[in-house]
Amino acid sequence: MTSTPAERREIETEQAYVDTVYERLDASADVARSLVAEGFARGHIGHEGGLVERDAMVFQATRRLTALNAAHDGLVFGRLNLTTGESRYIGRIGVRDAEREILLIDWRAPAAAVFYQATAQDPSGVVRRRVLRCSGAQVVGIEDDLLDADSAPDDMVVVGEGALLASLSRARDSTMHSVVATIQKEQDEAIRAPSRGATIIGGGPGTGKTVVALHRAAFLLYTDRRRFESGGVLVVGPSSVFMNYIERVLPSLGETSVTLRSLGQVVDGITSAHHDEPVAAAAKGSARMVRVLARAAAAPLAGAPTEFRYFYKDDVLRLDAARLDGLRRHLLHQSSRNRAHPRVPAVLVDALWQQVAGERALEKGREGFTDAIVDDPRFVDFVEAWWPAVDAVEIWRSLPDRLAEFAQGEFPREQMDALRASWAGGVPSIEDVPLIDELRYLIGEVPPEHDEDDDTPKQLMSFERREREDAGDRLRSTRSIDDDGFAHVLVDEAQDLSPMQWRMLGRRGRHASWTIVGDPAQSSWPWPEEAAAARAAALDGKPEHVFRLSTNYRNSAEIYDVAAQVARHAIPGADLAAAVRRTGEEPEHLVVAPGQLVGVARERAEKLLGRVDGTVAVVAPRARVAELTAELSETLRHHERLRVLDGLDTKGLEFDAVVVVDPDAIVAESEAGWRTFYVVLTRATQLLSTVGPTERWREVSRGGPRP
Ligand SMILES: Nc1ncnc2c1ncn2[C@@H]1O[C@H](COP(=O)(O)OP(=O)(O)OP(=O)(O)O)[C@@H](O)[C@H]1O
Repeated sequence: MTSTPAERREIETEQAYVDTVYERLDASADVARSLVAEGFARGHIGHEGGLVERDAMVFQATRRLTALNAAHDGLVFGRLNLTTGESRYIGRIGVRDAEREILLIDWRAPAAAVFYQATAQDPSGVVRRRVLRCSGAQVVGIEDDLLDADSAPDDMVVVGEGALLASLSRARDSTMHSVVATIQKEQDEAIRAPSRGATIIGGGPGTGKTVVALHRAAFLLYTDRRRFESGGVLVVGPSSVFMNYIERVLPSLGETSVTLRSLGQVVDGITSAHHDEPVAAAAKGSARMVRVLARAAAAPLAGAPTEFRYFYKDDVLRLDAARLDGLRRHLLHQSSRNRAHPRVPAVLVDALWQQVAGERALEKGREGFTDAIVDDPRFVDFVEAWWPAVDAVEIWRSLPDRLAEFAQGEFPREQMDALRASWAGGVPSIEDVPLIDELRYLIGEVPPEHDEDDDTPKQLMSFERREREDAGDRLRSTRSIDDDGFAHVLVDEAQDLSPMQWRMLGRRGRHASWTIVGDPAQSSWPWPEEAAAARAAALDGKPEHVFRLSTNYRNSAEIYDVAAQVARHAIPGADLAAAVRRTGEEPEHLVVAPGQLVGVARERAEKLLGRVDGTVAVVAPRARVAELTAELSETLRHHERLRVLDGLDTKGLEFDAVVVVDPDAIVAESEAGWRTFYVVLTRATQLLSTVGPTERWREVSRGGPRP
């Protein structure tokens, strides 16, 4: 890029300042490194205090070092010239000189807020706002906004075309980047909102909801580090692809303590990455599942004995099915299944003792009876079989066989069939994770394993045994539910959460503040009212503070025009954002014979790869993803920046160019097909191509009847 002599002179001046800041950063890193070394040396002092001191010292110094390293790239990105003549530099972290004078202000500090808030209409004392573009420690460009021309000194230089546009036109790579240098006013307001209650961030596609939410997490940690670091910040997004996409943003802002989980990973010990078919997914996500699972949690396990006979002295003691059922209800009335587990032997002994009538037995008394029975293998075996400690996953596994018994007509036949079929692989889907979590809370923690010194009878833990035999650790034990609470829960793409997923997150955020980010028009959940009720229950009356973002920074105006046209006709009430960037590239729409579809899609993808420097996606109906992946296998091998995905997996992502394969089939895929299609159309930053054997979607977007 060519630069003017004036710009070059300004760059030189800024470089000198930036160099000074880096020298101080390096000096701080040296101090942190020597503290780590000193800390380790203390470990050799030999007494316990030395080890504790070492741990604390090494921990703090390592953390500081990590933050300093993370802030290295693009450390200094902003400068404010104020009407007072003062100049302030803004950066990823705060840096002071040897005399403790401020060299660089952390972007999250109150003194930096004006960098984002000042406008030409309300300059708030700012004459010039300057964004420094850096490559590593090198200043490579400058973008200025003159906000108060009347107060500018005569020799003030103003260069560049505007930092925001320069940043929006960059090629996309596989990860999201921080936008700390170009956060816009309405975004800054949402980022800096107080942490009380629930902060709701809405807005159309590409308005920066995700990136704003992540900067907000960094802001919260800065303002109340003790609370949020010790309590934990949980960030939840739709898929692992999405989590990989956003995972670098917070570390690049110096924050590494945030827990990032996709919806399939929220429950410790379970990792799920695949969705169920839409019909099963809708049934599993529905609030009706709460009742189904409650019945499953309370029912006797399949194959549990229905009778117990015990011969004691001259008596035959008998617990028949009705009595056992009564005892089961009594135990479950008082606590959850697993919490009741240690009390089971005593309750059974009690019930049996009530039947003892023989003289010899009565002579020995209740204590004699208890001593005799609790170690008797017949009794121990019965207890183990009747009331084993049970893991939630084990109950989840048993559901398809007993679905009719537990569902009791909650679901129509089509959903029942789809539900049963969805268990076929034996591996939990993303939609299963909230069900397993619900069961964990219903049945309680798996009690600790038998301790030799403990005289309660040893219980069968069949699932745990099977688990240990499991080769992989995809399904580690889900036994502990103690550590689920967080201090802040941030939910992205919240419009897609099912009622069951809201319940799962609600359990993690009972005492938390929340940030909830979403756009209802992009929802793939078919019953929004049910989800809204579950969301309200998860928030449990916490006050809501609503922010709306209005500018689409992702799509070219040409691409967003097509998507917005679809939304206007197919998605009532869609919140349409204003796309500001024109590229002169109109999207192309191809209609081809069904037999040519895959070949043409490949050819378009290859063409687009040649036209953009960044990422390209081929988005297809679920049923065709494998076929297209095979067709493009050679191209995929040579181009890491090419991806083949289904519509749902594109949630939250963006690419420089997108080929949409068979749009009408994507629309027909589920009840929320139009909204998924809208998501797909709004993924491209520069070029969009649609290829299909039909074009009904275009007729609808021109105002034709919605099929
Ligand atoms: N202030 C900004 N400066 C530079 N780029 C920005 C800014 N705000 C948003 N962007 C960019 O716009 C794109 C869209 O942002 P983001 O993915 O956060 O939007 P979104 O509202 O979550 O989108 P969607 O709802 O469609 O998933 C990203 O590339 C992001 O970096």
